[in-house]
Amino acid sequence: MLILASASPRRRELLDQIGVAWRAHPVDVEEIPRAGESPEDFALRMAVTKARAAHDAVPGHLPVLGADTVVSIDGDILGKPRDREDALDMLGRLSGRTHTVLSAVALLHQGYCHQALSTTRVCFRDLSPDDRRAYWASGEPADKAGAYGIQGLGALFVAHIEGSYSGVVGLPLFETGELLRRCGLISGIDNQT
Ligand SMILES: Cc1cn([C@H]2C[C@H](O)[C@@H](COP(=O)(O)OP(=O)(O)OP(=O)(O)O)O2)c(=O)[nH]c1=O
Repeated sequence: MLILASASPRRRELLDQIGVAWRAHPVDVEEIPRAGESPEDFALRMAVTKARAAHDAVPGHLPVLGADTVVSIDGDILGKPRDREDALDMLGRLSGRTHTVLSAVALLHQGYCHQALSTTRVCFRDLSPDDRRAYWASGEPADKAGAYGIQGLGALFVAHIEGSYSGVVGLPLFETGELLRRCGLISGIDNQT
């Protein structure tokens, strides 16, 4: 059993997929990049901050897992869209181009903070203004980094990816499994925390 410092239904489903038992403790942290902070450093810092916040809030000695996913293009960080205009603008930037999705994981266990980062290149087809407006109207982009979900209708925009599908969805399962294995919390596929 571990504490999942997350409100994301995707992260819960992904942990279920690898048979890891979890108890959710969502935390509210300020997700603002520092001046000059790289997308990689920002995603890792957020994953660690979420894990620490849940650790501080939950008594006991269970391991705590935090994660963060950001989209990066031209060196800029795209988090969740603020509103419709922001989402349409993000989708416009991603249209017909390849961007990077960074998914960071932090595992607090026995006083140590173990971290991992997954980097995935995602290639989008061209999106017309009508595509973008209709996609926003579907409701899917609102709570997702880069204003799309590869696991939903957003799949229709993704020509190919190079990297981790689960990382794009929000929790890179290979990297997460390696952290859990290194801490002795799972062993192979016959796992259970
Ligand atoms: C790119 C992409 C992101 N996302 C989601 C994953 C994350 O939930 C979200 C990025 O926001 P995050 O800040 O990483 O996570 P969150 O606020 O949803 O959840 P919590 O902080 O409580 O753990 O975008 C998808 O679901 N599909 C995608 O294809």
